[in-house]
Amino acid sequence: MTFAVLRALHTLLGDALNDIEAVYASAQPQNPSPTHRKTNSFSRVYASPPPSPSSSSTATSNFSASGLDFPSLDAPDKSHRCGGGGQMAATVQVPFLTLCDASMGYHLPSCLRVLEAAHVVEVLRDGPVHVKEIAARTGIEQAKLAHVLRLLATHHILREAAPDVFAANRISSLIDSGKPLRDLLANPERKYESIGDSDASAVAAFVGLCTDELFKSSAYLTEAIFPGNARLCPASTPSSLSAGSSTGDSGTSSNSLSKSTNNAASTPTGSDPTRAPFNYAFGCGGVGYFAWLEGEGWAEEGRRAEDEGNGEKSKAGSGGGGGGGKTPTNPNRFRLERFGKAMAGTGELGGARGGVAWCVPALCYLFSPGSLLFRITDDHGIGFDWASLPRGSVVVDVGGGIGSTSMLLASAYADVDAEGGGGLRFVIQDRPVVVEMGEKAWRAKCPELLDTGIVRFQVHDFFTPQPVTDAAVFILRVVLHDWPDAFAQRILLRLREAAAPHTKLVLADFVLPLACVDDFGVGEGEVEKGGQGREQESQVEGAEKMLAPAPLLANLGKASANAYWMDLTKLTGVGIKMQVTFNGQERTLREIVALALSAGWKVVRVTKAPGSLFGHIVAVPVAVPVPPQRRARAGSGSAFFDVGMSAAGGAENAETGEMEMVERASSRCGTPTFGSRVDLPSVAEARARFGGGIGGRRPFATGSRAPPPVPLKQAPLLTSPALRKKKPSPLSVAPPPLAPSPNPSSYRPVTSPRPQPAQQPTSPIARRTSQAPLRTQSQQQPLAPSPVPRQAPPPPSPMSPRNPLSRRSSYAHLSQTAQSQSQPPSQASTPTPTPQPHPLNTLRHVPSSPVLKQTQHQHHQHSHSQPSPPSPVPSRIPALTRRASHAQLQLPQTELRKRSGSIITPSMVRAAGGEVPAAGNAHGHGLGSLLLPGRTSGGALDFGARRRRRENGDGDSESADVEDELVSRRASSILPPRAVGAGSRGAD
Ligand SMILES: C[S@@+](CC[C@H](N)C(=O)[O-])C[C@H]1O[C@@H](n2cnc3c(N)ncnc32)[C@H](O)[C@@H]1O
Repeated sequence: MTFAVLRALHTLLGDALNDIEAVYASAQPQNPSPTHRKTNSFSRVYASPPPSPSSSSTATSNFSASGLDFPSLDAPDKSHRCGGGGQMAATVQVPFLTLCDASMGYHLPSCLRVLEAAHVVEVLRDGPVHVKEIAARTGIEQAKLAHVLRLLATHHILREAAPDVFAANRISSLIDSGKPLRDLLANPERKYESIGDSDASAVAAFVGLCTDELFKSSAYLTEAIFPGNARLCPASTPSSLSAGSSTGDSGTSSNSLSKSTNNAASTPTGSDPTRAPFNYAFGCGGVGYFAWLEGEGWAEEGRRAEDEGNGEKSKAGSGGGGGGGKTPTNPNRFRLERFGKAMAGTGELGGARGGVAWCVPALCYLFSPGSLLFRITDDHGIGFDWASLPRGSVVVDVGGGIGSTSMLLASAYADVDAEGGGGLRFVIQDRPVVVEMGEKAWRAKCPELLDTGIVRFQVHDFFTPQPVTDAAVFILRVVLHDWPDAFAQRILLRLREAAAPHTKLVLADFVLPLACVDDFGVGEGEVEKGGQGREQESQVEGAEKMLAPAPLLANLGKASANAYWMDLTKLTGVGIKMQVTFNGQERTLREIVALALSAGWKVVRVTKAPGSLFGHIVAVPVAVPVPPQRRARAGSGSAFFDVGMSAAGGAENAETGEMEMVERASSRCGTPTFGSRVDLPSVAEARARFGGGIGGRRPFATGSRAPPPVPLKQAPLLTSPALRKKKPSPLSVAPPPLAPSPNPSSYRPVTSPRPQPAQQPTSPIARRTSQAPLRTQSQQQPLAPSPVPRQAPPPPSPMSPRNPLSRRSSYAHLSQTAQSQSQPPSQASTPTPTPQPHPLNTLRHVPSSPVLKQTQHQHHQHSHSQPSPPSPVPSRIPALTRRASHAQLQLPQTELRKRSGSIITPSMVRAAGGEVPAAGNAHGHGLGSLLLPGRTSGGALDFGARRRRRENGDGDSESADVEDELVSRRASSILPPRAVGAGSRGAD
């Protein structure tokens, strides 16, 4: 059997190789057009597989010689190849060695971090270099460095060209910041600064982010994952923050954090964004990652470091501070800057650089807003049939960022030239500062759309009642995955409240496939109908049983790994959109369907491109399941209950605490745009990126190609003569020819790292629109009154270029961290002299050097052992603790999560009187019965159920107590005894 599987995999790989060769051969244009050049350079950098280990030439010369890389993103069977390769390796490898790979893989990010932090790739820029020379230039001990680099070479990230001689390849060369090594050594804190338009250092920033905060946070998943552990998360006192480890001092802080600690103890677990693995790793419970990046809890430490500096205070130029120590410095600023660069450069999936980092290339391609433009009638059935909407229909882009998606949709479906207006109209809703940025971006690129009222920005908090009640479509693009189920459900409920019968909901998010064949939604089977016979299972059009046939894993295994990496990154509490994503998640189709249904939306269709995990999910309004107790409160026949999001929620509202918690984690007024694009795609860019479309189609009508037929069912809405005035649509201007991309694989000497002066816009669109008269928002015709008042613009972001990095503050923070880790908590806040830098670092101030130094320092101090991060394996394990821990592990986790209300399961929907079209265990018709009167069970929204049950002293309290006991006992196995409190009982 194993051989049959191996042979099948072998055949798959062989076939894939044939396809690759064919595509490769046919893709060699004699005189490549600008578009070709663009496409090829795109794939050349980002679609590259690891170089052949047997290749003797350097990666870069490979490129230059052929002018082509492996196939572009739409090459067939790419994922089969990756999936097949991974599966074959797992099949043939000795199981224990596979376990070793998985268990000790942590060394890979560790070594990668050294590579990036010490600028090794820049050292290797001009060709292979002996490790002796690399060590001399980076200040790392040669023997250690050789081992680090060899591990990377073993994983195809570097190449050992000769004994102890290392070379970069196509993978590691992505980490090249593009800056001269001497500049990096002199000003390491400027590594991630853009040079002109170039985001060359984005991948370096991404690697730094992943191998530092994300990597460390991931190590604490176990500590944070058990329900009830939130109370054990070390609180963020200044000392614990600087220690970067657990002090176990929970709930004692007198600042606002103590409130959060109390909340954490009483709110459903698993959804606290400030008790995520990140908080365990850095000992800062109660502070969101984003707040931590911005320096929350660091003020005192930073100021002290500043005061204890060597008189350079006034020179520090600390941006956030620097004013003679009056304004606190943010010692985490280096990380903050790095995060911003990593997001801006790689987070904009499908961006000019291809969104290299977050996903497999095919995934990125379809993750882009452009994929929404594919109509359902297109071959691949991607997106939504926008052309079927009546003219003048309103599309609401909820949490729409600066409107990238609407921009592309408007490119295709708004008609600024039509007599009396026409096409679709758009409302882009987001938080105040994002709306402000969006308006600016649109003003610069296509003011006509704002001036005509075809596109309108609106400040709106999606947890408050939705002001647009006549929407044809609500789009939520990559929004829901930022939020735990309970919050995602509330967002959907607000939309459901405002939906008309014809309103559609379009969700654009990853749809995580199961790792097995999944019949869910395919509508092939019959399901039991509540003891009344059987009925055909409800269907979700487009639901797939699997991504690949056997013997490949149904979800393509390793080829799909990036979506699962992203999912777990969110769980660690330092997810991609960190201001909100703590404990957010990607979802499976089952989870999406159940979530939507719990808020009165029935999913009818999911569309994905072949090989992509990014889906567009279309849902229609159905009745909302109402928990009986809430129905009574809503009164007067309202179909909607109080979802608890209004300020008037009051003390009776079980979710108030949760919202405060999320507020603390998410409302970072100065910088709420993380995770959102901060630049608007131009039409030219959209065409360049999506012009070929999937399968060679143009995604939207341009030039001679007529727009898709639009049924005119509604009178034109735009009647103002001014609006009728004919003018060339900004969207009908031909795109400027694309400049040929330089070969990104070859190293280009960068003569100056200084940002170039801003260029005058050169595209016809940009030239024209930049001179267009500005109109204020108030001059525009509102579509609907917004209940959300426009707020004052926030203070300048610390991410702003006006806030240059303070190299010293970053250094100070890291040194402080090392110090504090080596001190007992009682001494940690005592001012201590700044430690002497490592001799090798004195000249360079490599941003990571202090980290390296810190590591050495820590290592050195280790024998004077001080509170260490909570370890799942305490040095002294009492017998009972071990037993309790074991018992806890046997408790069904799904049951605990259900009780805590942190997830919505199909059974919860059913308990609320709803029906879940789940394969094999539910029936999918008759959704009108969701509002059945007289049902007494709890519901999907009963977030505070467990607490109330306990308060009422009903039967469940016993199991809740058991759970608490188990949690306490488990605590003693993962935290130092003095930190555990009640948990120490387990040590009797
Ligand atoms: C990941 S971005 C997605 C942006 C956009 N939909 C896109 O596809 O590019 C999430 C957006 O949600 C916005 N957001 C977060 N909390 C919000 C709230 N309470 N109300 C409205 N928008 C919010 C953020 O500002 C951000 O722009």
